[in-house]
Amino acid sequence: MATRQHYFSQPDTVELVKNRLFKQLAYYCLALHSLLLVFFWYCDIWVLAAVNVGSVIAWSVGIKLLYMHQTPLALRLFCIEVTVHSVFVCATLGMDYGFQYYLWTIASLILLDYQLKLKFASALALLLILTFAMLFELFNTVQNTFLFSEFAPYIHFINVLICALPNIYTIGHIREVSFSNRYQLAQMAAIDPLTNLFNRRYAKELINNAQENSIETSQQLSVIMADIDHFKTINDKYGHEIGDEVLIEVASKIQQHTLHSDIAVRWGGEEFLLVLVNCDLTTTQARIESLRRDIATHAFNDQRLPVTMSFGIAQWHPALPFRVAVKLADDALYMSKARGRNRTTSAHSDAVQHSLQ
Ligand SMILES: Nc1nc2c(ncn2[C@@H]2O[C@H](COP(=O)(O)OP(=O)(O)OP(=O)(O)O)[C@@H](O)[C@H]2O)c(=O)[nH]1
Repeated sequence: MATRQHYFSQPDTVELVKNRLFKQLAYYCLALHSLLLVFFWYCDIWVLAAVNVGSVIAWSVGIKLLYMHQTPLALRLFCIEVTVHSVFVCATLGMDYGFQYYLWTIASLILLDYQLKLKFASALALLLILTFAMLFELFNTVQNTFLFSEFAPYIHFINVLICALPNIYTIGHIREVSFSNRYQLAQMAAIDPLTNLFNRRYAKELINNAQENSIETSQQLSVIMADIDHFKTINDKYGHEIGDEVLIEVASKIQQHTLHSDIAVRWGGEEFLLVLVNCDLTTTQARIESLRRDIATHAFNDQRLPVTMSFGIAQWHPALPFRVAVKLADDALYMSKARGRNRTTSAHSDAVQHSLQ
């Protein structure tokens, strides 16, 4: 329940986009109905002029509701307006002008009213489509006495286009928003927000894949555990915020020194784990030494903060479980710390061989 409340307390991007889209649509409809009002009045079709007065009022009220962020209410008002309007126009002019197609447009837009249960919204949509079908039964024989009846095929064509546009536009936009939401969620599930490195949970999936791939291709893997030296002292001396900035800069250095195929993870507070793919021990040692030196000589936080890191390297034979490789790298890191920090230690090949037995 707590999660639900949290979710709905966030501003919903889809709702905001919907509100913006409906505003654009509403202004366009307001302008169109204002023109039609004048047009039908000029043509002496008083019934339709009066219907358009109602439409202008409905769209104006709807725009006001949209500005008050009452999107569902506005949407329902628009649906009623379009239904009444379509029925009146078809009853007066017949079916040749294509005003009945607006029922299709709102039948799909009503599904965007998230306050309605899906079943109810679907039933309403179906009712609108049934109304569309009924209009043909009821008004197919209405005599077309309209002043500009020769333009009926063109008006029909324009109406079909106008009816299609809101659907294409709205569904296209909502598709984009939901794609970008999905991407953001995937990012949030995979990335540590402070350091921008992979988080531990997601990294395990990547590491599993790398392991399986290495077994198939007989590539070598290295696992490196890295830990900032005396990080507690940095926090205590300069404050937690500076500590966070150090973590960000260290992570950025790690990213500069890793390749696209490598896996760089924020493993714990000030602890990082790297998996170098297709990298033998000598190359791994050279690359990690270069990273260690770069960190030790970097001016952290634009000051000369004394930041160094210790590293433990283990060659990972992919036949070994990952946790064994991590243990070997962790032991090597412990050795680096014990030998005075700011250094790189590789797990002894005997230890690796022993683990393989
Ligand atoms: N600023 C900041 N500090 C953190 C974060 N996560 C963990 N820490 C701190 O990191 C420190 C880790 O300290 P220790 O595990 O004692 O190790 P250390 O001081 O780095 O000493 P050695 O590892 O022995 O060199 C603790 O004080 C934690 O509070 C974080 O996200 N931000």
